[in-house]
Amino acid sequence: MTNAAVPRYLALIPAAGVGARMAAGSPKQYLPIGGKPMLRHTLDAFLSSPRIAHTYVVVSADDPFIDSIVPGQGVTVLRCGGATRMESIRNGLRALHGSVALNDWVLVHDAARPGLDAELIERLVVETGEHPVGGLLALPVVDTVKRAVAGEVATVSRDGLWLAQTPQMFRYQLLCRALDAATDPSAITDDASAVEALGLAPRLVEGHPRNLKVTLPADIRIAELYLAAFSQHTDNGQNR
Ligand SMILES: Nc1ccn([C@@H]2O[C@H](COP(=O)(O)OP(=O)(O)OP(=O)(O)O)[C@@H](O)[C@H]2O)c(=O)n1
Ligand SMILES: C[C@](O)(CO)[C@H](O)COP(=O)(O)O
Repeated sequence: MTNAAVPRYLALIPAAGVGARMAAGSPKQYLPIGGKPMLRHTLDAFLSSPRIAHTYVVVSADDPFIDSIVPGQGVTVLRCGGATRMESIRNGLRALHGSVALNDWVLVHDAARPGLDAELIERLVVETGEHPVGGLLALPVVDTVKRAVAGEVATVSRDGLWLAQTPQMFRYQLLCRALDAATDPSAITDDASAVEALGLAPRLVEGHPRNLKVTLPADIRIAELYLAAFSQHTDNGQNR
């Protein structure tokens, strides 16, 4: 594998989860949001971005849903989901070995975050720029933070605290190195933490509350309200 003269921006969507916390009886990434499967919102966000050269979606080997929602072009399905989010991403990256450049940017984005749009993708790409490590969307903490342990409650300073979102974008080679170096996949809950474990500091780029992760049942309606409020077109089809 080699470096590209002009690195591409590639999307990698982990979509092999079971949605246990959603307790919907089927994987949450296929539940309807605003009349369209959640994962299709996420795929459409990347398909609508002129930056993204190609989108890869990682699903479980026996996923029975993906073929009915994946669009005809621009998306490749990788049936190599793993036991954890991190393993699904690591398997997906390994499946791309030989077909991407070492310095291609990989934007890893949760299928469970349907509120992403081309504007947030552009913000991440532009503000991360040529950062030597990479970057991720995140939101600064605005509430008071409590830690509750063994019946004790204590306030934790929120100074400098951010809530990580996705996409999280890193060069293909660095992301592979970081995930391969991870000794406990279950401890790596986002891609940036694997990179940080190498002693590197990614750029934090302000995201948006609409880019929430749909995790619990109440999040479905919240995501629908955000999507309706921030849709790309008004009733007369004009962009806002
Ligand atoms: N083994 C896994 C676990 C999660 N994911 C993906 O990682 C994203 C974020 O994970 P999460 O919100 O935790 O989804 P689930 O693991 O499905 O949810 P739960 O933890 O409630 O089971 C989701 O798009 C999910 O499909 C994945 O690709 N492979
Ligand atoms: C990657 C992530 O969305 C960043 O906040 C989050 O860590 C995913 O956690 P999950 O438990 O896999 O949903």
